[in-house]
Amino acid sequence: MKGQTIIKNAKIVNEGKIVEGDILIENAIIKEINTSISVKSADMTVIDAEGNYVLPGMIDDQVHFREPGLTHKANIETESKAALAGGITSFIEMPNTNPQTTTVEKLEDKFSIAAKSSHANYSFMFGGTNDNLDEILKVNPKTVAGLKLFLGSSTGDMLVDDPAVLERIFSSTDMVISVHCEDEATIRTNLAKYKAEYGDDIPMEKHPIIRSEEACYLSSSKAIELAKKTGARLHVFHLSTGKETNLFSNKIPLKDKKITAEVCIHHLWFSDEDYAQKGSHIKWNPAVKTSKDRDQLWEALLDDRIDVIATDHAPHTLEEKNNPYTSAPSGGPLVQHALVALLEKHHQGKITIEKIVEKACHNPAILFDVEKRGYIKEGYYADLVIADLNSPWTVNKENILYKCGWSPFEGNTFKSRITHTFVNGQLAYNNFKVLDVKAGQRLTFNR
Ligand SMILES: O=C1C[C@@H](C(=O)O)NC(=O)N1
Repeated sequence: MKGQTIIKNAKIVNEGKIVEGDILIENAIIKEINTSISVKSADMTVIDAEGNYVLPGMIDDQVHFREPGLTHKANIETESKAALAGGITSFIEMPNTNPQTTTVEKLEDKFSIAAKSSHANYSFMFGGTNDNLDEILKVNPKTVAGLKLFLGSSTGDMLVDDPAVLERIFSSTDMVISVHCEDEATIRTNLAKYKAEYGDDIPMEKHPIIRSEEACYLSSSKAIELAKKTGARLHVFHLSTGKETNLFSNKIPLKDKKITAEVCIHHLWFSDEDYAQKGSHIKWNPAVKTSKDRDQLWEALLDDRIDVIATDHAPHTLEEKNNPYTSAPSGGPLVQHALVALLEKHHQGKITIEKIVEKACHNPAILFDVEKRGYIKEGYYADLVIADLNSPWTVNKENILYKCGWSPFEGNTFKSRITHTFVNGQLAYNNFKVLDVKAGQRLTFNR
């Protein structure tokens, strides 16, 4: 769909306001936003959004799309399509692929794969290890979203556990350092205890006790301490405990913060009460914790100690997930259902749509200095999502788009659906159908 498109009669959600009006898209860009824009030529595509909301496309700052090397679980093409169906128009993908994204050459390889196959806009995190400081220093921070460090082990064997190396990395890179925080020694001690009791078939309910609150708090505290000492720009991924939320401030505007935090959909939705029914399908690292933790995460999100909502979309096959505890990998697919899950929380009175847009669209753009995305503004890229808040649908095997073919939300009915997703001005998703336009572009940064 080249040329001009008008979205008419929309409730436009942007920068804390909802305004009724029309949006004119010309090629990739939002040309005009006005109360009423007239259709001047028969060539214009007109979409009537009467009664529906138009949001900026979500920018998901943490996904695992498994390419290269783990493509039996997922690939950039399949998961970027699922992302569009969920209203995510830009993603930042993680380095724990095979090979890992730990050299500049491997990073360039990933950019080439995405250029050929991504349906959504993309960038990557470079991966740090105990011995790749020379490669980290070769990365031009203007060209990539940031640096990812696993300070607790998870899928992909990328633990960075040498304190001297960590201090060197924190002191020497200008990239946003995004960290997975779980204290490895604490996890190992707890795991050994439960293995002695149960062998490999540890009950899933023990996951948040093994990957405990203390493991998270200790690791997050240490990372923050190091960032304060070195002046590094730190972003703590996927907070899962109430205790950690107290490590973050809401007294500074996001653009001036040196230490920021993210929360993920699964930690906002599930609690330890769900392990009995969902088992390994809600096994994530960090673990889903108690309902009290979940409440405290919501509180910190709404009072701005937590800056960003993401998915940590991390698909594994059902066969892998159905293994006993010690060999069932952590992670699950989420990009297709994140926004409708948040809109469900809006229906429940938990969060306003304006706040969803702030945390899932505006703030990732501010935090990573993403150029001309994350807002509905004239001159910005037309990455737009139309959401019908009163059109219930149920997640099932037939409508799941993930390559792994399952979802922790299976059987769940959501009141809202995404009806249209535009990427760079092109209609790329329309009512349960991903269109074959492949309009994704490489994200650029204002740095
Ligand atoms: O940190 C991570 C990694 C992810 C994966 O499977 O890649 N799965 C998780 O649960 N947490």
